[in-house]
Amino acid sequence: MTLTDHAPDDVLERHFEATIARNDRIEPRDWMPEGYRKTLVRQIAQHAHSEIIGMQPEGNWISRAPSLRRKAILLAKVQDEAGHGLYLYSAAETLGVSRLELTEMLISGRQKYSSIFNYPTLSYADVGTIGWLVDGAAICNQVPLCRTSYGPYGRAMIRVCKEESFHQRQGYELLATMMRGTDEQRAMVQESVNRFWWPALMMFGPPDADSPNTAQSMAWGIKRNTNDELRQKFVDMSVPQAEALGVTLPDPELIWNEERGHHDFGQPDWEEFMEGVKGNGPCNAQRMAHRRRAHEDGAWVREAATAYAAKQAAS
Ligand SMILES: CC(C)(COP(=O)(O)OP(=O)(O)OC[C@H]1O[C@@H](n2cnc3c(N)ncnc32)[C@H](O)[C@@H]1OP(=O)(O)O)[C@@H](O)C(=O)NCCC(=O)NCCSC(=O)Cc1ccccc1
Repeated sequence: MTLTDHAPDDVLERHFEATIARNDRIEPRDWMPEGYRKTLVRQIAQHAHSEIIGMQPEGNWISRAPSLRRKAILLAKVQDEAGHGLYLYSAAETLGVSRLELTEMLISGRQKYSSIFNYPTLSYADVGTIGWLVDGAAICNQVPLCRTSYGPYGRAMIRVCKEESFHQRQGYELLATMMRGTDEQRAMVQESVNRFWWPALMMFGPPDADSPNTAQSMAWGIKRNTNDELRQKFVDMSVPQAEALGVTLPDPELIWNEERGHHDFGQPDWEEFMEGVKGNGPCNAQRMAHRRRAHEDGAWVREAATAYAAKQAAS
């Protein structure tokens, strides 16, 4: 049943609550509380910005990929990330904000992007590690989002997850190839995993006790799991993969807990996380400067497209 905006507020609200309780989707034309809309804009925009800013660390290696095959794979992956950003900006636009507004919020620092992309990519092994751990964490977080309560976001996630899953496998395959190579290559992989393990755990957000948004987002069906639940799932998933690769995860507290049926693990440096979120991470300034420059360089394209659209409308 669809209700129009002419229905009284309490009827609209009850209809919204009932849709959420049935685990059904809220669609763009449905009535929704302002807080629900704002939370979705914040999360979807942050997600879209992460995909676009996330092109930079790996993009750094396109011109230096070790073979034509690796270069073609990396180019395709980075291009996919641009596509994910575009699906997500489109999903956010159904909530009444424009892509230009969101881009301006990003480049003025009013909206965030994932902390993980503030770390540098220092060796080619980082391309594999990002695929394995960063896309791996992204999948853990995003598969439940395919069932998020907001229709356009959930549908965008289905396609994004299929592509992320392919990205994760290509990263794992790259690392497995290097692990079968020379001692130097194996050392490169281990050094890269040492740098990315803790930042990958931070991708799931602060611990539940310090997460101001989780309770309400779960009640609205926007998030389907808490930050700590997904972090645990990621650790449990990664341990056997690390063993199969032959790399050590850099956490002395990491141990299987028979009673819980999960691994116990140490805590990332949450102060380092907060500094990154506030814009003081190792590469924040560089990432933002690059994004601002790209936006300014693209001004002529936006102007030409607007002029062309106006001409078409007039004819
Ligand atoms: C789980 C969470 C990230 C955070 O839960 P929430 O309930 O929203 O927040 P919570 O109350 O727990 O936190 C308190 C505050 O901390 C902020 N904050 C938290 N964590 C982070 C963080 N890690 N980085 C920066 N900020 C973070 C949070 O915004 C909030 O601040 P606010 O209140 O706004 O001032 C959620 O938004 C989500 O699932 N997003 C969708 C997934 C998504 O965005 N994925 C993107 C990466 S994957 C990818 O791009 C694929 C790829 C792979 C390889 C290469 C290229 C691309």
